[in-house]
Amino acid sequence: MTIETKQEQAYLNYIDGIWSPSVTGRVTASINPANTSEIVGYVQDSGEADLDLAVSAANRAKGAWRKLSGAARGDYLFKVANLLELRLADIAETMMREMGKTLAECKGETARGVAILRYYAGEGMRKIGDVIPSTDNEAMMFTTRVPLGVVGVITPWNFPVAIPMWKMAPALIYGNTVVIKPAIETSITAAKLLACFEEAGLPPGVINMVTGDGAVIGGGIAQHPDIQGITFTGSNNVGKQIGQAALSRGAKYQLEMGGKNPLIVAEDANLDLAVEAAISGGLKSTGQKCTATSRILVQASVYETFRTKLVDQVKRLKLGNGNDSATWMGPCANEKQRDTVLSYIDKGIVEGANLLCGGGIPADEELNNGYYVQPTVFDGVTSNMTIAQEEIFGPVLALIPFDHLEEAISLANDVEYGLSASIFTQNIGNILAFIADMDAGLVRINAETAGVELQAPFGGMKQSSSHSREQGQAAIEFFTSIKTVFLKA
Ligand SMILES: NC(=O)C1=CN([C@@H]2O[C@H](COP(=O)(O)OP(=O)(O)OC[C@H]3O[C@@H](n4cnc5c(N)ncnc54)[C@H](O)[C@@H]3O)[C@@H](O)[C@H]2O)C=CC1
Ligand SMILES: O=C(O)CCC(=O)C(=O)O
Repeated sequence: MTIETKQEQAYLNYIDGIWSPSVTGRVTASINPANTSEIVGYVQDSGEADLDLAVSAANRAKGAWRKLSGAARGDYLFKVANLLELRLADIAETMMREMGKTLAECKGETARGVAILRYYAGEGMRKIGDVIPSTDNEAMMFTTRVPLGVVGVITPWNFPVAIPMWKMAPALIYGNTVVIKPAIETSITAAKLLACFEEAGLPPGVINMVTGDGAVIGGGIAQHPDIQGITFTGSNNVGKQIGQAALSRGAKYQLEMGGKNPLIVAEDANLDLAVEAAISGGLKSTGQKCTATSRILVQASVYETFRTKLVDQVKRLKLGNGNDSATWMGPCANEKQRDTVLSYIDKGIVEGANLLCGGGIPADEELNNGYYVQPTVFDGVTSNMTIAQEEIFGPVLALIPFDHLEEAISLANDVEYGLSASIFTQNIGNILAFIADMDAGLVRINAETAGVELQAPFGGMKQSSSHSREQGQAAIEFFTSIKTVFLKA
């Protein structure tokens, strides 16, 4: 929604150390998806000229920033972490109002942002190269690493603190300057993050934020000749466009996209724990995680017991505004997402899946004003159905029975994605087969499919990513180039 309003009511872009209105003069309302009559605030609906200003600032700042020691850059990140920690309550509340997940989840995610910053602050003191023996015994040969230059960061709305942080913190610690374009839905949360960087005293131009339309500002980042690296999380369609634009001009890119993550429940599993993991992994954050459980493959001998337990518990989940401590699940983050989820539910019914619970907009009057969808479980699902193949990004679970583990792994792999996968079993043979044969970047045993740890590499196989990894020390591979040095007196 584009609304004419006074600039002083709006959150501004952050360019070259200054908070500035867009040259377009336009702003966009950020709406609370739990109560669509509540406007959280306004953000800049920027144009290409704003992006150019931000990229120029980042370009001017990159020389001095890369010359600082890693420890000095780390000191800035420690300061940002402390400020984010101080503001955790306000930032978590803003996140909740912008995208709808529960306050507890928003607080947890903001705390994760603090931990990510501290982790990468420490990276400034760690090794960045190796000594390699030269065939010339009078020479020394070693590798070092250099930053890419200006990095464009394009982020989605589902993790408005964690994803920007796990991209910006490594970009900065390894000596790059940053231009971020957050999802429009969560741009006020992003502005509050940028304020922490500002107050930590980062030099002007080192970090810049331009908010606005995805195609205009995100597309502009992908095509900008002065941006050397682009890191993106979001949909497959957009990711592929960014990859192609970057490739055509020789820029480096990193894409984290969708998932269609399976949870396998073997007959020897602890069924109560598996049900808990299915609900938490599939429905927390209203299923809006790329790591969310979407397909549940259950061994035939325990299928009916598992299904009864699952449906019984899903029916009891409480929907509501994230600010109510009784709420277990909030709304979808925006209208388009709600409509996408509903259209997948319709497809499931039309293609012959059996709706066990949920299936539409809740009737409760107090939920009328938000983008709510009931938590939904289907069975009678076959692998060729749309709801078993495409990423839904909503609170929808599909149950599929299997007879043997081999069949389960084959069904689990029968999608174009390969991000995350889980198995519940006590059998070591099952576990080893799953680790060996599951095509996923993240395999988890007796744990839910969602929930990544910031110190470990994260990324997918097949269509889920550009085959690179984010987070942990793996981040250095994207945010730097290796320079091999041959040195002789
Ligand atoms: N992997 C993940 O974590 C996420 C996956 N998704 C998937 O994407 C679907 C659609 O959600 P959207 O918010 O519409 O995702 P999206 O891919 O359109 O948005 C992600 C980011 O890309 C930007 N963007 C949009 N169009 C662009 C373009 N042409 N060039 C460059 N940047 C662009 C957006 O403004 C946002 O910052 C979801 O239903 C879900 O399946 C969405 C968000 C996160
Ligand atoms: O499961 C998580 O904690 C991370 C999920 C994620 O990266 C995403 O949904 O984009």
